[in-house]
Amino acid sequence: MALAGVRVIELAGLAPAPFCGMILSDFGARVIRVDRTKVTMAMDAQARGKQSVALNLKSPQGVAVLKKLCLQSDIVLEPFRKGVMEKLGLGPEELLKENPRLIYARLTGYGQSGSYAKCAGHDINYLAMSGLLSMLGRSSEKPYAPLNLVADFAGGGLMCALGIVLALLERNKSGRGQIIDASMVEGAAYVGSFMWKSRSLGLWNRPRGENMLDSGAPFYDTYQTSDGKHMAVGAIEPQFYDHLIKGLGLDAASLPAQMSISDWPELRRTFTQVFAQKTQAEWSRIFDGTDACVTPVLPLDEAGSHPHNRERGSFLKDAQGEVSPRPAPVLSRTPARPCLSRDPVVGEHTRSVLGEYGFDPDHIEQLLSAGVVECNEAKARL
Ligand SMILES: C[C@H](CCC[C@H](C)C(=O)SCCNC(=O)CCNC(=O)[C@H](O)C(C)(C)COP(=O)(O)OP(=O)(O)OC[C@H]1O[C@@H](n2cnc3c(N)ncnc32)[C@H](O)[C@@H]1OP(=O)(O)O)[C@H]1CC[C@H]2[C@@H]3[C@H](O)C[C@@H]4C[C@H](O)CC[C@]4(C)[C@H]3C[C@H](O)[C@]12C
Repeated sequence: MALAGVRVIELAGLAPAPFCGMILSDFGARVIRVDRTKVTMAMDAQARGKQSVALNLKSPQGVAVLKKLCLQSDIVLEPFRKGVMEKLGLGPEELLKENPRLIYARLTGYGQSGSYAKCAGHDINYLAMSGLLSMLGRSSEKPYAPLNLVADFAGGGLMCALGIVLALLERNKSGRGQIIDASMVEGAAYVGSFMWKSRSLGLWNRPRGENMLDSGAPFYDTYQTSDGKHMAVGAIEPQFYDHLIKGLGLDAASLPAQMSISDWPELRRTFTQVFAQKTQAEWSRIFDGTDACVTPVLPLDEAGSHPHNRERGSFLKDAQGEVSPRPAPVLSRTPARPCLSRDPVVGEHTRSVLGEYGFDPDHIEQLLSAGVVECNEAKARL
């Protein structure tokens, strides 16, 4: 796999950093997640392929252990607010001095500088600060955050993974690591660059929810079907819009012009009435294989079994029977081979990892008895 041989130390975080770590693991990196001690259950739902070491960083010996792990690793990924690692004596200054090849990835909400840098926050806050949240929501409704997708994952974990891969590529030339300041505000905004750069096209001139791509246009929206499900319509171009009208059994001559914005409410009413006459399966049979840009709105537990997704193997089932998306994109020669075995128990690999990283057995026992590290191999066998 593309990242085979790359060693990552991921400090346990909430959601964005774990997603970044999972991406690296899926594409072949060895990801060791450093969990807190005295924690019964990992909250990492994205732990695929990772190993877990339980380590108390509030002890000087714990700090020394992490330094030794980072000395022999390519990447350290930290999910804390600005200044936390420095307070622990694990800031970039220290770690890069000992390992100049280290890629020190810092995934935060607001970045390592600026007045908000030390403030707590979550996806919705970062999305709000990026400018994008102001554009999300239906007409006459308040702004609406689409799950915690845009800042946590697209602009956070994924963007951080991109930064890490770029730094790895650059290190092949320079032989040197560097610090990645991954701000979720900036990552989200960057993902949304189109919104800024397409304003000259007049795509966003109207209030929230009244533009073509923000649920304002009736030919770019969802519609309820007779069985309470929904169809998604994205028939923007006139040639695709013609297929939509045909599939709905409507007569274009009797309808207002597609781009007559003042007639969009009437057009939406017409589409709503027509879609309500058939089930989602019936509409899928009408539109499947056409260029009408009409697709069923699939719930999570049906997406994997849709014929198209099934043919591609877009979703995988792990050893526990849990279905989730396969890694993307698919590389032809070195595709991801995600681990399908269960997620690690907190501290499951402490002893084996420390042994592999050069800690002698007596030292490991001393660390265990001092509570600097914890090992839960037994629990893992339950
Ligand atoms: C699943 C829910 C999350 C969904 C995603 C959510 C919508 C997000 O947006 S996540 C993105 C959050 N933001 C960032 O990641 C940006 C960068 N990080 C930060 O800004 C901060 O970390 C923070 C604001 C997220 C949290 O601040 P906090 O003060 O808690 O921590 P820091 O200042 O970063 O300092 C870390 C301190 O920890 C010490 N540390 C770290 N590692 C170790 C170690 N190995 N040993 C010892 N000490 C360690 C470090 O030294 C720092 O110490 P100091 O402070 O002294 O410097 C989840 C959202 C809420 C969760 C639930 C909630 O937490 C309550 C329950 C808790 C229970 O334990 C589990 C169940 C919960 C219900 C829990 C469940 C889920 O996890 C959540 C719902």
